[in-house]
Amino acid sequence: TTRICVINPNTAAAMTELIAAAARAVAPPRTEIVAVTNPMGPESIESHYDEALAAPGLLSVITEMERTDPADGYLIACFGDPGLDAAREVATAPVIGIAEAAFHVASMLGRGFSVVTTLSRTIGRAADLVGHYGFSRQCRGIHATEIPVLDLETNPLTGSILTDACREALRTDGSDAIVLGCAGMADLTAEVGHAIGAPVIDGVAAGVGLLAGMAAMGLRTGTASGEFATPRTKLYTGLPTNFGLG
Ligand SMILES: O=C(O)C[C@H]1NC(=O)NC1=O
Repeated sequence: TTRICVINPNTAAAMTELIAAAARAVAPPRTEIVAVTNPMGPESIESHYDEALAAPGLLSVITEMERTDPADGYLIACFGDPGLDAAREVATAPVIGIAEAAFHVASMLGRGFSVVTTLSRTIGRAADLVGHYGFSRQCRGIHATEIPVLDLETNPLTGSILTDACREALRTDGSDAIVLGCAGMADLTAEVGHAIGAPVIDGVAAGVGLLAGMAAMGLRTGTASGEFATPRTKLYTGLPTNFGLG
């Protein structure tokens, strides 16, 4: 059995359930999805501050799993891909962020894609990730719905607001596909896709598909050498006792 650990970097357990359902919907046979909620940090991530405070707990989840029962892949299920590079240093299996995964899949579906996300203040971070992963040519635009992360589930208008924003993004950008800019939108992927008649990619599903494929290819990173090697042993002060490298 392949085990993929899907981590919600915020502390909202209800979002973890939604993320787990999206992951299990696409997991291939004999693939177990282990869904984990961050034990420490913000209830949602929609600022640089939130992202910084989500990383420590996220990393403790990975170091703990590596110590007890290493997974065959790790998915960081938050669109800012918080802590991704640090996670790669402590994981012995591939680690992917949902933005990274969604961009890669979207780039293979046409010439260009658009991103539709939550608050406009997160657009800059998404643009940074587009550049960092090398998709500046394929990403035609990044648009905000102005729905805060935790309101996605409670606002009855989310479905229609998101569908309208995705349809408008395709039209104005001339894109071939849409990337949803929040793990919390995962349950709306099919609805939006049917409404706008274009591929809509949720990074949770994209990440599970990629990690399952990498596991099937036997791709493990081990204790990588160079940039992503295990961090040198040192004293870390003030970390909660359950940290793996402390
Ligand atoms: O960046 C965002 O707005 C979305 C991001 N925040 C969060 O708590 N989970 C996410 O996927």
